[in-house]
Order: sequence, then structure tokens, then C-alpha cells
Amino acid sequence: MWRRTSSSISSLICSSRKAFFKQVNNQPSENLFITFVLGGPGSGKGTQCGKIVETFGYSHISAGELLRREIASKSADGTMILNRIKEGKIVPSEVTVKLILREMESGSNSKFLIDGFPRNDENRRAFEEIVGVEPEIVLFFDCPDEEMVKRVLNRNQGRVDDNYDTVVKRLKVFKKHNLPVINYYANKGKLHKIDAVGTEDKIFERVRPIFASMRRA
Ligand SMILES: Nc1ncnc2c1ncn2[C@@H]1O[C@H](COP(=O)(O)OP(=O)(O)OP(=O)(O)O)[C@@H](O)[C@H]1O
Ligand SMILES: O=c1ccn([C@@H]2O[C@H](COP(=O)(O)O)[C@@H](O)[C@H]2O)c(=O)[nH]1
Ligand SMILES: [Mg+2]
Repeated sequence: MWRRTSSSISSLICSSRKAFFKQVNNQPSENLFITFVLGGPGSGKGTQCGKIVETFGYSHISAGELLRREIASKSADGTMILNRIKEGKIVPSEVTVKLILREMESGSNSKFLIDGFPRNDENRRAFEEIVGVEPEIVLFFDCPDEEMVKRVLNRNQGRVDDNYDTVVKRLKVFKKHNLPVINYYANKGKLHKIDAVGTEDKIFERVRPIFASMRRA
């Protein structure tokens, strides 16, 4: 499965890959500074990314938002993506990585917050293989299930997956597939686990020192 996916990703990206990784937005690829932002549904990833962007000048790339835009644009993958999202399932790596790359190339920044990705080990390996870099840091917003369910059900943004049945499925997928990725980065010493309970400002006070202490942040 991985081999097939890996080669389809490679052929997909191959033409732009060399140019892109030699020079991302006019900067050598070693200047890329990538933060993965992980946590369960409704744990506050998007909210805190907004604050990090305001304070530290990162570009925020929400993988879920890119997929929702793809559905709205009625692209060839739109129906497949919609069906996956309704079921809380993970969209194939080649689709998500392609969208993330396109977004990274579209701006002039080299500091990225990649929110809600990688969702599973295959996503992680696909990103590392294609981009050729690992994240400098990984944030994990740690939030109790009941609080996440409450936040999702109160969100009111018209998302097709903001309903009780889907959020229960998303929590299961998070535990089965995303927690192992989080543990992987913990073992590499890259993980910053943040208590995601409290006001938005209180949580940002836990996030701020992580970026303030970074040389390039
Ligand atoms: N600390 C907080 N306390 C209470 N509500 C919060 C807090 N942070 C965010 N929220 C609210 O909870 C909801 C979910 O937050 P947000 O969209 O940032 O989560 P998320 O982790 O990006 O979720 P998803 O994975 O579903 O995209 C939003 O309505 C947001 O306004
Ligand atoms: O890398 C990704 C990111 C998201 N998905 C799918 O989208 C929904 C919503 O994602 P949010 O991060 O909560 O906005 C998620 O449940 C997945 O179905 C994905 O497949 N891969
Ligand atoms: Mg979000």
C-alpha cells in the first residue's frame, strides 16, 4: 500500500520537486521552518494557530481547510474528499500533500504552521519523503474528549463533520492513527504537549514561550 502510494506521490510531485526544494519562495530549503500542530477535533488547533500567526508571523496551513476548499471548488477529488470527511476518515496522502505543497509554494514565507497534519504514519512519511525536511517542532493540544465534543458541537461554522456521530468517529481515528504520530515525535524530542483546557488567551500563554525561545521564530 505504502509503496504504491509513495510512487504515485513521487510521480505527482516529481516535475516541481527539484525546483521547489532547491528554492522555496526564494529561500534555500534548509531555511524552511515547519511546525506541525496536532490535537483531537475541537482541541483548539486553528484558534491557537491564528494567535501564533499574529504574534510570530508564520503562515498557517490548515490541511482540513485545504480539503474543504477542494470540495467547494468541485475538483475531481471533491466527492471522495467529502465522503471521507463525513465519515471522519483520512484522505489519501497524495491528495493532502499535493495541496499542502501548492499552498507552501504560493506565498513568500518560509515559516509554516501545518495544522491537522500528519494524521497518520503514512501522511508523515509522505511529507518527509516529498518535502525532504522534518518539522522543527510539533505542538500537541491535549484536551479531554468531553471538552472537544462540546466545542465541536458549539462551533456553528456549518462544517459537515460537526455533528455528534462524526465527532465520535473522528475521536476514534485520532486515537488510533494520530496518537502514534504524536508519540513518534515525542520519542524524537520534538513534541510540545500543551494543556488545551482554559481560556484561549490562557492557552496562548502556554504556547508563546515555545516560539519566543526559537531562534528563527
Ligand atoms: N480554549 C478554548 N475554550 C473554549 N472554546 C474554544 C477554545 N479554543 C477554541 N475554542 C472554540 O472551540 C471550537 C473549536 O476550535 P478550533 O476550531 O480552533 O479547533 P480545531 O482543533 O481546529 O478543530 P478541528 O480539528 O475540528 O478543526 C471553536 O468554536 C473555537 O472558537
Ligand atoms: O491531513 C488531513 C487533514 C484533515 N483530513 C480530513 O478533514 C477532516 C477535518 O480536518 P480538521 O483538521 O479537523 O479541519 C478530518 O476529520 C479528515 O477527514 C484529512 O483526511 N487529512
Ligand atoms: Mg481546525
